[in-house]
Parts: sequence; C-alpha cells; structure tokens
Amino acid sequence: MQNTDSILKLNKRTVKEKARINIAGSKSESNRLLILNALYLHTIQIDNLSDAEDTQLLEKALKSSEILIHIHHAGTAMRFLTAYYSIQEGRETILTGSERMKQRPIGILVKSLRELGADIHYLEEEGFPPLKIIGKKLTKDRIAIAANTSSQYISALLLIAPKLPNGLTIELTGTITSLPYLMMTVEMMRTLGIQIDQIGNQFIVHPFLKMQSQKFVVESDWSSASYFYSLAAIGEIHQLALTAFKENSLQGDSNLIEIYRTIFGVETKFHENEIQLTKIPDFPLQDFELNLNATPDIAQTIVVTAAALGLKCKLTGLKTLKIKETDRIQALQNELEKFGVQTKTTDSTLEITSFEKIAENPRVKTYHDHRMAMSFAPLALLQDLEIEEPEVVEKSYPNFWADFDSITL
Ligand SMILES: O=C(O)C1=C[C@@H](OP(=O)(O)O)[C@@H](O)[C@H](O)C1
Ligand SMILES: C=C(OP(=O)(O)O)C(=O)O
Repeated sequence: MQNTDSILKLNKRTVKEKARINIAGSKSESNRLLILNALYLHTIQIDNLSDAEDTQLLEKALKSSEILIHIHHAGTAMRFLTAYYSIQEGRETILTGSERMKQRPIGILVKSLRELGADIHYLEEEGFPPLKIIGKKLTKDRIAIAANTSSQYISALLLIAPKLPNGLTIELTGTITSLPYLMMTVEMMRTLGIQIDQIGNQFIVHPFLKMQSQKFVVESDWSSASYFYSLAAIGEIHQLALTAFKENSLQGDSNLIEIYRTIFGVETKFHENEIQLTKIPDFPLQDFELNLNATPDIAQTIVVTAAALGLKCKLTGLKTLKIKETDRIQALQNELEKFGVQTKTTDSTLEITSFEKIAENPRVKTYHDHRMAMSFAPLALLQDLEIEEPEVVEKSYPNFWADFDSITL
C-alpha cells in the first residue's frame, strides 16, 4: 500500500482466510456518554471510548472554556453541543464547523430549543451553522418536533431533558428517521438511572439532578464492522473475528448480521464478546430491495458489496444521505460509474440498474466522507484502484487502513 499526495493506491489483493481485528468503541455511544458526563460532573467511567476524530473533537469542545468552538465535520457533536450550550447559563458560545457543516441543516433543532426559551442566533445562513448561543435556564417542559430529518436533533433534546427543572416531554411528529439512534439515547439514559416513559410517539423525560458514579462499557462500532462484512461477502473468508460486540446491541447497524446473512451469505457467530464471520459456500445470490431508513450509515457499504457481487438492488429510505458528510446518493452514483456500475437515483432511493465495462485503475473521490473511502476499499479484492484523500477515515475509524492491511494480502 502506498500513499502519495493523498492518493492511496490499492493493488488487487486477496483476503486472509483467517484473521482477527479489534474494532474501537462506538462513536454514537461515546458521544452520548461524553455529553452526559459533562452534564453530570463526570460520574461515568467510560470503557472502550471511541478513538474517532469526531469523538475527540467533542471531548475537546466539552473541556474548552473558549467562546469559539470549531467542530469541523462532526455532525452529531454539532447537534448535541447546540442543545448542551443552550443550557449553560450565562455562557456565550459561537459554534461553527467545516464548510460542509455550514450546509447541514440544524433549523429544526434550533426552532425547538428556541420554543423552550433558548437564545440562539444564526451568524450566517438562517437554518445552518455557525450559531451564537447564549446559555439560559429553560423552564418550559413540552415540545413537538419533526422527526423526519435527523434523529440527532431529538437525541440532543433527550440528552439535556433531565437537566431541565421540570424535565421534558418530547412529541415526535411525522415519519421517524434513524429510529435506532433515538432508542439508543433513550436506552443508555435509562441504564444510567434516568427515568424516561414512552407513550406512543411521546417521550417523557423526568428531571434527574444527580447521577451515581458508575461504569459504562462502550460496545465496538458496528458501522466500522460493516466494511469487514463487505470484505467477507466479496472474498472467501473462512473465519474473521471482530471484537468486542454484544448480541443485544444498542446500535441499529448490528442489523448487518441479518442483512449480510440473508442477502450476501455471510454468517455471524458470537463467541462471548467476539463475532466470527464466515462466507457460506455456494450461497445463492439474488437481486434485492432494502429499506435503510433505520440504518443510513451502512448504505454505502451495502451498495458497494452488491455492486462487487454483480447484484442489482434497489435501496430505499435514503433521504437523510443527502445531508450527511456529502450528498452520499450523488457521491455513490458518481463513483460507482467508474466501476461500470450504472445507477438510477431519486432523493431517497438508489437503484443499481446495469453493469457495464469497468474503467481501468479507477480513482475513487471521497468528498470529505470517511464512509466513501471505507466502503469502496473492499473493491480491491476485484481490481487495482486508487482512493483520494484516504485520511478521511479518521473521522470515525483512524485505524482503518492498518486493519484493512492486516487482513489482506
Ligand atoms: O445519533 C447518532 O449518533 C447518529 C445518528 C444518525 O444520523 P441521522 O439521525 O441524522 O440520520 C447517523 O447517521 C449518525 O452517523 C450518527
Ligand atoms: C453521518 C455521520 O456522522 P455525523 O452526522 O455525526 O457527522 C456518519 O458517521 O456517517
């Protein structure tokens, strides 16, 4: 593997029959714990914290007493901190991010926080970062919020809710997107002792002033694991062990187990806290249709696996992909075309329609999106390729290329 001028050349390779990788802690679980620790005076001892750059940026922001906080590309951190700074009484914060962050909408969250009494101003474009936030005591205890754009807005409100004097009832309106992330927030808060009742589409968070000191072990990151499921599906892996995972995961992306078994013939077996992936020999592959509304972060992995195996597929429920690190629907279409894979897209769907001649040594653009780099890497099992700006992986998985190297030959 060679890295020159931020272009990584991946020569065609095979995957080892047997390998083991320790995947770092979940970015999503870690980010929730960091916010809760800041709200509850560091009573949670966090085990297996994510090493993602996004988590480090959030940790640094929470330690800083500066007015200007730059959160770069970290979307979850941007949304969680908007709610967090809104209740830091008397503190003024300017919260900004990368050029892309300034295009990622935050209006729904800001509107809800303002309805609760928060003092938030847009410094450039209405509805988008950067924000000026003047922390206040928020005394209202009821809010209705549109749940169809990003679950991060709702998680942000849930996380601060037990610190509001009267708690908070959050009513979700419209179709709920990325539901498992929302439930992850609720379940983690309950585990830590916070009472949250659910009645239909309402979450009632009770006030909770002081937390007992306790330990929380973060499960490893299932979205990061997805790239190895893809390698296992494309290559002939006989035993790939990944740690440390649980059968009852809080992460919706653990649905990979079901998706990769039923569609791509990759079997997952648990051995204590380790999963072992095996490719089922002669598995009958078929074209497929799949709704990924609950698990947007594994969409790129799944499309690329399907493309590598020559499967036509229709992925639906992808509306949120357009407002992530890049417009992921467009990015996938552009880059798949270089591999001869033709797609048809709408605002919320992507369909692989045909396979044509593959360009030689295609160069994959990554659009500042870690998941573009990691999802296309397994195509090196089929042909030589190049990845532009491979360092983007640091956003969620800094050790990705070393791990990828360690299981391929
Ligand atoms: O709450 C979280 O940790 C996340 C929620 C999801 O975002 P949306 O709810 O915006 O889809 C997901 O894509 C993101 O990577 C992490
Ligand atoms: C969408 C993602 O992250 P965020 O929204 O936190 O930037 C991601 O990690 O794929």
